[in-house]
Amino acid sequence: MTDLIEVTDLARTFTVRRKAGRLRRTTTSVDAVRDLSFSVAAGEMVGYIGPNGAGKSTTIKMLTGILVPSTGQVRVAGLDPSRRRTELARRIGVVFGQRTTLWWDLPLRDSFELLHKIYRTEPARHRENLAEFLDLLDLEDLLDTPVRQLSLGQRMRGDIVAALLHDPEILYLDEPTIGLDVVSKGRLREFLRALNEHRGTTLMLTTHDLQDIEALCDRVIVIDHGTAIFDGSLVDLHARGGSHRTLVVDLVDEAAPIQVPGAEVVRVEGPRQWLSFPPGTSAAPIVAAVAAAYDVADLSIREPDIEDVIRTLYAGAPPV
Ligand SMILES: Nc1ncnc2c1ncn2[C@@H]1O[C@H](COP(=O)(O)OP(=O)(O)OP(=O)(O)O)[C@@H](O)[C@H]1O
Repeated sequence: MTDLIEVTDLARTFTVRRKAGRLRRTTTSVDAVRDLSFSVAAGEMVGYIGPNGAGKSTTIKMLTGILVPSTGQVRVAGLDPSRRRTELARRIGVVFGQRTTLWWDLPLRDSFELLHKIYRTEPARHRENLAEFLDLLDLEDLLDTPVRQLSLGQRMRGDIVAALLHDPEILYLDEPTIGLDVVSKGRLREFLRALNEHRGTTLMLTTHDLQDIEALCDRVIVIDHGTAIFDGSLVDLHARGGSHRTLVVDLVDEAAPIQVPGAEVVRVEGPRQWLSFPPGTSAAPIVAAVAAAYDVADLSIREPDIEDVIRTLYAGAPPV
């Protein structure tokens, strides 16, 4: 597989001037991104996540050519983004959940036609793409509606069509499901999965909704304080987070906290108790010990969810 995105020792510093008293100003510098290296192969679906202010937007802006790096190198589709921005624009699509790239007062149809003119997509290809995406995203009946009258979910689907009409190899999505209801989120994720599968489009997704990541991404890059603290598969992320699994025990009667080797009670609510045990250990002997010593009505095992894992990571894992 070829690398479509290559980032090497990337850094971006901002100089911030602040008022310090009536006349004085101090200058400080913020390392928004530092020592960042990763590459993304064609056809990958990568989640790019991190807490607020971690440097995600700054990275995406450098990848799309909006910002020039302070040091280090970026190549996207073989191009230096900030120097070849116009050329690169034909190869990438960008979707922002929080703002639209469509023309607010124009009907969707006109926005799509304008994009056709801007990108000079071959007319037959444009028609083909438009028909397919409108059908898949169920937008045909809304073509004559001005963008400002669309619901958030409809507008988002319109933005996605707009970002894809020129056949980009890479699609960057910044919080694509923000504010959407569960059904709309599900449909959008399904569409993106199919896009990747059928067209091989490379997806790079920035989101605070970790269910987007679980539904779409095989790989996750976690960034904190401007640098990657994790880069690997979702499975490895769970292992790295070191999150404990939980055995939920419903006793027949309320009892003092259960005492068995290898597990520790972390919560008690009436006859229900939660026992935490470390990753990598088998639940079987713990279940057997509980069942042998207590009257058990029911048992279940809860895997750590990705939120727990990420919380552990943000709380201070050393950089990879
Ligand atoms: N133009 C700018 N001038 C000064 N500082 C900036 C600028 N843009 C970003 N920063 C700072 O750089 C750091 C990284 O910001 P960035 O927007 O990349 O984070 P983020 O991970 O996208 O955050 P969020 O999840 O909140 O969108 C922050 O400390 C931010 O205040």
